[in-house]
Amino acid sequence: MTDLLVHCDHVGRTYGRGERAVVALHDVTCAVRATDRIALTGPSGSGKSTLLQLMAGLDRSTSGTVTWPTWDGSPFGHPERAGVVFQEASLIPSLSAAENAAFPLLVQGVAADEARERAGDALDLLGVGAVASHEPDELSGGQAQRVAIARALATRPALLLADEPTGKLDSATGAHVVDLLLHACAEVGAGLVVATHDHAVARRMDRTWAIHDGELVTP
Ligand SMILES: Nc1ncnc2c1ncn2[C@@H]1O[C@H](COP(=O)(O)OP(=O)(O)OP(=O)(O)O)[C@@H](O)[C@H]1O
Repeated sequence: MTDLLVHCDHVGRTYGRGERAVVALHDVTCAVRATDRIALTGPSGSGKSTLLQLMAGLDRSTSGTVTWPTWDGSPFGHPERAGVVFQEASLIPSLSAAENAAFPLLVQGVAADEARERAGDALDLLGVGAVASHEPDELSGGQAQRVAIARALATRPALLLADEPTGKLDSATGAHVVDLLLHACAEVGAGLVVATHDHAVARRMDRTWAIHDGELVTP
């Protein structure tokens, strides 16, 4: 199907070998489409981050296959295809919000003027255009996370993968960030998968995948 962004087919991921081997994912089959808004829930250590990293192309499965049918092979070499947001905003401290948001574009080779414009648009979309010149230590936690989301969306990814994006925020700020995340993904036409422990966040998505001991219970 043309709108299939990523397909995991009987995917497993084992860390380490022998007696120290940890089976983080086992026989996971699932697919994400451009219109999907998926919550990935499960206890700590159940494999949520591992699955997101495989979907992002940041890690490779040890069994089964992860494919990106509408892309040319995989997200490797196609950084605009998958954007990732983590629990920590992880902004570069010496750069302003605008420079942080533009940074991946510059790495991709986008011209400075265009990078600045696209970063500015993304910051506006996330409601943090007014703090574009601020450095990370001048931002609140919610603002910093919105800048991190803007940085991911400035690359115009087809798929946004967010790992506990509200984990460090109070519930009101977290709810606001989720509102903006959903709005921004709709605006740029990106699919969304959010790993979360927060039921309030999960309820905002269209459906939930529960993962337990590395197995997807409800794909
Ligand atoms: N680099 C690694 N080396 C060894 N084991 C790892 C590594 N990364 C994760 N694991 C293990 O794989 C399992 C799944 O971890 P993962 O981080 O995917 O879980 P999670 O559901 O995202 O947890 P949390 O909610 O706490 O972030 C855990 O047992 C973890 O200890």
